[in-house]
Amino acid sequence: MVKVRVPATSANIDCGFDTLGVALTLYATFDFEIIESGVEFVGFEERFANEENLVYVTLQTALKKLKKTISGVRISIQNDVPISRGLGSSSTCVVAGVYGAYLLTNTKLDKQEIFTIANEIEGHPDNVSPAIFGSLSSSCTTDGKEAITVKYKVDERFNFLALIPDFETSTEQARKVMPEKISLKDAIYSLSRLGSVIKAFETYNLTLLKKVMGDKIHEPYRKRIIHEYQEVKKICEKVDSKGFFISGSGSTLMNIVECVENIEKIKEDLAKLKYNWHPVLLKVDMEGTVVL
Ligand SMILES: Nc1ncnc2c1ncn2[C@@H]1O[C@H](COP(=O)(O)OP(=O)(O)O)[C@@H](O)[C@H]1O
Ligand SMILES: N[C@@H](CCOP(=O)(O)O)C(=O)O
Repeated sequence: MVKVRVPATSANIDCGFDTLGVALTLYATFDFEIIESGVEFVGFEERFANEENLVYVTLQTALKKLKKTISGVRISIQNDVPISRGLGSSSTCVVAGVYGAYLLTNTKLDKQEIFTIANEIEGHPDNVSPAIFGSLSSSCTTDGKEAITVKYKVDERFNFLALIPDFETSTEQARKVMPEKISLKDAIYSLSRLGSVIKAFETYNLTLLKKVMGDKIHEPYRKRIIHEYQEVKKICEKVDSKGFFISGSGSTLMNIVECVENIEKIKEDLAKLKYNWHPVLLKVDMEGTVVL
């Protein structure tokens, strides 16, 4: 049996749409075991315990790319990453599926190769990169279809307070609410903040972070489909907020808090809202995917 642990991720980080992503200390762990034939699922929600399962589909795709076969497989999951909440649950499945193919066939692990395959399957690199390599990264796919990622340090004092509601937002839907075209002015608004946001995360410069956070590429459209976005933002800003953004494509909202003592107050105020916002304090994960 082989086992991998993959971290949750928060993609975009405001101005870095489809580009930036950070790995967080919340995990999904997957076991892969060869069986005589077919596929078995253990620990998955019933709706995902079938041959369309993203881990299984990815495993098959990766096996084809590696030109390897297996007789059958039992896939087990222990999952703490909420599904369709903008914390990269689909990436945990994609990354695990690719790792599963490598490990079950004794193929030498190569994180860059795994990243390339996972990026092709997921379609955008901002979640799969931090899920594989850990920490904060900026990624792109070149014109020649090469997946490139660069990793940055995140000061470990950062407190990522994930505010997770009881409703799902699928990434597919959240991409559909965005316009086909954006203005040059809006593109500049986001692009011009990118370098400063990265520097603020590297250096724990909360004052800089607070000043430069902002986006006009995806957030203005997506906040409309996240119930109580404005109410949650207002509560955070009243109590403690050095940065507030939609995690991935939502529905989770991410609040950077300076003092953990303030979390209780935020929790109390969120309890007055309708959508059962559940605050979870996360730190940056430095390792990315690990084979256990
Ligand atoms: N633990 C899981 N088990 C099976 N499938 C999963 C799991 N987590 C995510 N998925 C797949 O990924 C989809 C959610 O992806 P997406 O909408 O991008 O949400 P997220 O923001 O959490 O990545 C699910 O509908 C399912 O197909
Ligand atoms: N850049 C993507 C990121 C989606 O992240 P997820 O965690 O919501 O799957 C997007 O914003 O569409």
